[in-house]
Amino acid sequence: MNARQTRLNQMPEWTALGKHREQLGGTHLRELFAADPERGSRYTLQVGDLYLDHSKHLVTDETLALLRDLAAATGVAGLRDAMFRGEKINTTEDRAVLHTALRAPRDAVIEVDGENVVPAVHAVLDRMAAFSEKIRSGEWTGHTGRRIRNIVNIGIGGSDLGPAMAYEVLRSYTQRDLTFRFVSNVDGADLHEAVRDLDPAETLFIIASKTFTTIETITNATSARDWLLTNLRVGPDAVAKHFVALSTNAEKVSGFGIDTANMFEFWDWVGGRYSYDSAIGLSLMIAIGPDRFREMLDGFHLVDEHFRTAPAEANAPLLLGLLGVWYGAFFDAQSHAVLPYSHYLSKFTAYLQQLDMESNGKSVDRDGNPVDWQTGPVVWGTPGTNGQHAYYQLIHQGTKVIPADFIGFAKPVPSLLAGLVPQHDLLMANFFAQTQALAFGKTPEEVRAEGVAEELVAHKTFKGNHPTTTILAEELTPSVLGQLIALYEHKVFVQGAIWNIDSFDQWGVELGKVLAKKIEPVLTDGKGGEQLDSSTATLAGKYRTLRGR
Ligand SMILES: O=P(O)(O)OC[C@H]1O[C@H](O)[C@H](O)[C@@H](O)[C@@H]1O
Repeated sequence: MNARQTRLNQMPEWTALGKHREQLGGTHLRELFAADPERGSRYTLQVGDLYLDHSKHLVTDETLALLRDLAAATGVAGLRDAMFRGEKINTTEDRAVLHTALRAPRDAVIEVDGENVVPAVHAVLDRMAAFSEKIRSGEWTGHTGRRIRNIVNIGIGGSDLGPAMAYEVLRSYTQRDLTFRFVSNVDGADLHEAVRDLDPAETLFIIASKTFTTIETITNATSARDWLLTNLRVGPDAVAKHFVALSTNAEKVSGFGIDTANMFEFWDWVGGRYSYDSAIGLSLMIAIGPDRFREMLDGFHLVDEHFRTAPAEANAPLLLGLLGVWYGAFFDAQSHAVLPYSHYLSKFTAYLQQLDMESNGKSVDRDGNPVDWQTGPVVWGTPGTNGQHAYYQLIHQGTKVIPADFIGFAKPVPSLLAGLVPQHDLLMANFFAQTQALAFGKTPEEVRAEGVAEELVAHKTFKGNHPTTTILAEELTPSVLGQLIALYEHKVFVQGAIWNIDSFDQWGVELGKVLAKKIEPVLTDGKGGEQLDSSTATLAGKYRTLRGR
């Protein structure tokens, strides 16, 4: 990668945006809508099944043009093309960034170090499909000959959040006679609660770890193996029928005692947080079946192609990325809310937290220089209607600028209660009402006209002017999930490209891991406490006392 010649905030395109922001001042969305009766239909994009409305953003045609100028000046398209070509754009780890190859069609050619990686991707997908069918049909049996009915995925971070999220999203597509659990936390309570009602003879553990060195996962996997062998009263040869591994590290997998014949491979050019459409998705594939899994991959690919080829004015990930840059830099927005109006998306925002915050939570640029502009926001949110009765107060009337994404669907997922009460229209009426209230608010005059006592007018006034994106699709299908995830992946990419940071490393998680290794013997044996700072040493002592040591 060539070092960028001019720092971001010294580029003329950046300065132009700053001036434009001053001119925009406190212009209200009410004014922008009044000035352009077509705004609500003009500021929209259709990408695959996703309809995006960005009309309720604090932008004009000029803002969008200036933002696109910034994207051009910062070389977003060039970096995008380098990513798709398999160049090593993750410079601090000297790796290609090719999650897009995981959903490329069979006949695509994508080379890393001169080798086409697509055949290997499809070979693993085919093996996953054959294995999934064996579990789904009951052909694969446990050590005692009983059919597998429980699947427990053990992994953390990218080896947990993706499959756990997607399993929830696509729950209505899952095979009902199988039980799925996802264990991540090194707190033994997580595994304990996951297995306490399971019969080990019918349980398959999927150990998901890119590196196969992650202490939480290896610890949980070891406990799971002990639980299985102890409860089945069998020897280690039972492991082969009850444990499979998803990893890039065959040596460590076989060191753990899992036959590499039961390992599903992926590669170092797949980042952990970009991996659930790789072998890491095995639990999901077992749950929804290979055909649905492939539909999901096609959804990813559709948005990959859109991102790669759509012109800047119609490029959805580019637009969403630019809007985030705009609010971070020129409105001092610190956070970004993702508010799905679908219960199935209950883990969606947690998934996006890793995708976005681990990718763009950086404070040095690609050349190691400190940045003096905002990088990735705090991403947060839960399903919308629940949030309305909890934290939406702060979004409506607090002092912070919180851009938000609202995600909703026209058709409900089939329900046992369908047709009894029109619940879905009520859900979606809330969805539309919230973005309307956030954008347009309620003026003091409107409040007074309702006869509200003067001393309460200020309290009942809604300033409005809170920016939102609305993403609407017909139905939450596997393909639509793939489309949504790819949309956010590429949005994060665009922002990292503009901010000139490496969105694909995660050095910030290392220090805590190293320190935990040093602290553990202090807690267990009381040794080495003198090397700790006085706060941590006192806390460790307090812990030991409470623990009765
Ligand atoms: O899949 P693994 O190698 O076990 O890694 C699991 C997770 O832990 C790491 O510490 C990283 O922060 C994550 O990016 C990764 O997804």
